[in-house]
This record gives sequence, C-alpha cells and structure tokens, in this order.
Amino acid sequence: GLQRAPCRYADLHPLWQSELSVSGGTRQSPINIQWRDSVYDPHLKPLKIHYDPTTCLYIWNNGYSFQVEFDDSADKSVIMGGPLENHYRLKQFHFHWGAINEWGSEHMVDSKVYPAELHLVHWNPVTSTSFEEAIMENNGLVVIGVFLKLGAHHAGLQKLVDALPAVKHKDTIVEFDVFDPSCLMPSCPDYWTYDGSLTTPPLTESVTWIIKKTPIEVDQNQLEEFRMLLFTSAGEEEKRMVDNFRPLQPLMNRTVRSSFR
Ligand SMILES: N/C(=N\S(N)(=O)=O)N1CCCC1
Ligand SMILES: [Zn+2]
Repeated sequence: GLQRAPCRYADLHPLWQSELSVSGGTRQSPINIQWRDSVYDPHLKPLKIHYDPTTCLYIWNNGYSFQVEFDDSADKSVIMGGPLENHYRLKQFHFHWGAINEWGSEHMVDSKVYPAELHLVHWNPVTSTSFEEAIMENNGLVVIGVFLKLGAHHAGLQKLVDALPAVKHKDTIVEFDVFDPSCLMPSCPDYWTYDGSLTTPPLTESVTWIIKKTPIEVDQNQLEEFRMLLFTSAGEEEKRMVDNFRPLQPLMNRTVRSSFR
C-alpha cells in the first residue's frame, strides 16, 4: 500500500512502537489545557521547592532527550505544598522540543504550543521505596512542566547548553555537578494541576502534573543547541534529536485545576 510519510520521527522512534499498546488509558498525558475550563481551587497551596545544587550528578543522552540526574538517596532536593499531601524527591529533569520554533512542547494552553517544555520528575518516598517502584504507583510521581518560549538569553540554561556537545550521541554521559534547577523556574507562582501519565513508555498513569502558567525565555541559539543532539549512537547514521514530544491525549473525565483566579 501507499507508504504514509511519518509526520514525526517520534512516531517511528522505537519508544513509540508501544505507543498504541496502552489500551484503556483514562488519564493519559499530554493534554491541551483549556484555560476557561480549568477550575480555580482555593485549597491549592503555593508550591514549595527546595533543591540542593550538590545533589546534581550528571547529564546523559538517553536516545529520546537529554536528562540531568540527581542523587535521590535522601530528602535533599524536594518539592511539597501545591496539590501534594507530602514531599516528593527530585530524580531527574529533561526537555521536549521541536525541529522548529512553531512546535515542540507536549502540553498546550488553549491550543497554543511552545517551542519546548521542561519536565522535572519527582517521586513519592513515603509510598514508594524507589523511583522505579513509584513509576508504577498511582500518584507515585509529580512532574513539574515549564514552557520555554523564544526570547531573551537564559543564563542559567546556558550552563546546561554548554555541556550538550559532550552528550551529542545516544548513551553518552558527562559529569555535571552543582546545578540548581530552580533557576529554570519562572518567578510567577501560578500553575495548573491534573492527574495524568508519563508521556513516554511505560506511559503509566502515576503522575500528578503541575504545569506552570508562565513560560521561561530562552534564545534562538539555545534552542538550536538542543536540535544538534542526536537520537542515534556514535557510528550510526545520524538522526537529529527533534520532535521528541507525544501527541495530545484525550481529556476524558478529568478537570484541570488552577492555583490562580
Ligand atoms: N516519560 C517520562 N517522564 S515525562 N516525559 O512523562 O515527564 N519518564 C519515563 C521514565 C521516567 C520519566
Ligand atoms: Zn517529559
């Protein structure tokens, strides 16, 4: 039959062959956040973030994104408050982005898409004994999503960008110490929150999402450095790491709550 050109490499990327395998999902991510349908919840507290920069370990290219890993053996880099009943430990952060500035984020706001999205992944040490266990637990994880928009140079991000050439190929790693990801947070406290899932396999429905309303600004050069990474290992035919985002998923029977009026 007629071969349909893949609309995105991500659709063919091995990670996505299992995309269709999550049958019966009722709380999948990402979603389009319709601002007018979100419900202000006065019981939502301010999010409290305490990251210890010395818990930063290394950056690596996992063949889907670049990821900064943290020492999560103690309650040193934690978040609490917001919609959360207890504290959660920071495990890693990573990004999703597009081949061009017109798309790239996973979540959308009133169908507006951003060039990239940061995910800070945390797990619940009260109900789980490890990150790997928490991935399978209902509400075992909290992911904070921060939109990136094209604008001013981001000095805090630049330290990360300068390390990217060292992790150009899949399964490469470089030491990265003393970095405080709080510098990647917008100063505005406003967020939406909803119950969702991981956006890559195993796609488990274990995530309380906290999506910051206000994007951070990064410049064109910084976005282009993301796009110079490769999905492929050294020696393989090079495939640029771009469009590593999952398509929108149905909202189904969910309400998005906002921390702001
Ligand atoms: N998909 C994921 N995070 S995300 N994109 O949903 O924040 N992960 C896969 C394994 C651990 C984190
Ligand atoms: Zn992600």
